[in-house]
Amino acid sequence: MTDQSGFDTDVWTLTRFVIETGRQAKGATGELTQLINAMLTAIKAISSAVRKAGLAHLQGLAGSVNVTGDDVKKLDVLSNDLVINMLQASYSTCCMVSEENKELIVTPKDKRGKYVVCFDPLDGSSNIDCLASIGTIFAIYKRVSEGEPTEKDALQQGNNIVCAGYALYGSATLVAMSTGAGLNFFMLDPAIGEFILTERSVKIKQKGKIYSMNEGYAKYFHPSINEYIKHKKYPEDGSAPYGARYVGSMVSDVHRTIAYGGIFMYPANEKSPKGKLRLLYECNPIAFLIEQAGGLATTGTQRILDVQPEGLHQRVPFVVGSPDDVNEYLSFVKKFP
Ligand SMILES: O=P(O)(O)OC[C@H]1O[C@](O)(COP(=O)(O)O)[C@@H](O)[C@@H]1O
Ligand SMILES: [Mg+2]
Ligand SMILES: [Mg+2]
Ligand SMILES: [Mg+2]
Repeated sequence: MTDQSGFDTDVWTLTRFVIETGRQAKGATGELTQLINAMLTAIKAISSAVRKAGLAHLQGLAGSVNVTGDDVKKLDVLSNDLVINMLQASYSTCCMVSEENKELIVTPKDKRGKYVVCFDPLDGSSNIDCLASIGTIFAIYKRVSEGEPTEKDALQQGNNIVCAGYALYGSATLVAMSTGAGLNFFMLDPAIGEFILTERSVKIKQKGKIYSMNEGYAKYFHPSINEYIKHKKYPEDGSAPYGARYVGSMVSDVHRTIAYGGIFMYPANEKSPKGKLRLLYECNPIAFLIEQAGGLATTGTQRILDVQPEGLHQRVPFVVGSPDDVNEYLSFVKKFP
């Protein structure tokens, strides 16, 4: 009933965690700490907007279509504006890529810093009006250009990620984040408006019991996908069939996969030959985080973080999860070329 836990007077907030981590980084200037704090402010504001969307007439369509053909929702626009404004005001970015902006977003000259951010301001938009969990995803890189920022700054392999994370607006608001030394979970404590460290160095199970994908596209899948799924439903070796879970918000499906183990798949299909998920601001950050947790992330033919991006909104087939599950899927790719 009541919160009997003692009041922690030495609590690890995400800000404290980042300062601590930042100080260990050579040549630390504090700029990455500033950037992450700005992202957290945007995430807290989005969390608040998400939870009052139904009351504040923030649900529904914004009336436009984005560069990848998604119907843009009002919350997509609000979340996008929040992230851009907070990050530019942190004097730590030179440019950004957002799902909701066709072109590279170049930071005004007087506000520029050394980082590049690729982000999905609101992931799982189709779930806003039915109140299913949604999220925000980001990946941070160091700029590679001199002078005027260019698309080259954003078209970096996921191997170059300095920091990545996602926010999950679920029954609680969580941030999962890594700066390359393991995956950590932070929960928002609304009483103090801070993200509190709840799990350090999170590791995914070697093998799970859940598969997660939109089987509505089965008619259009490559045979290797349907053969793999058949094996999960009717295992020939007498093992128990897997459970099926699919929220339709990638952040939610991925977070469950990290927490419980298993596999999440958004493969290519005849209607979307490269799948649906976008490399720069969905697949790369999630692949980075999954690998930090000891999992695997592949297109089916290539490690996600090795893909050399060619376009700001390029899509890739996306399969991530527990190592044994992803490797078993890859064995089906080989068996059914
Ligand atoms: O409805 P589908 O085709 O299964 O697609 C669901 C996928 O689309 C997405 O909603 C795309 O992301 P956005 O909502 O950010 O556009 C993913 O979160 C989710 O995994
Ligand atoms: Mg979208
Ligand atoms: Mg998304
Ligand atoms: Mg989105």
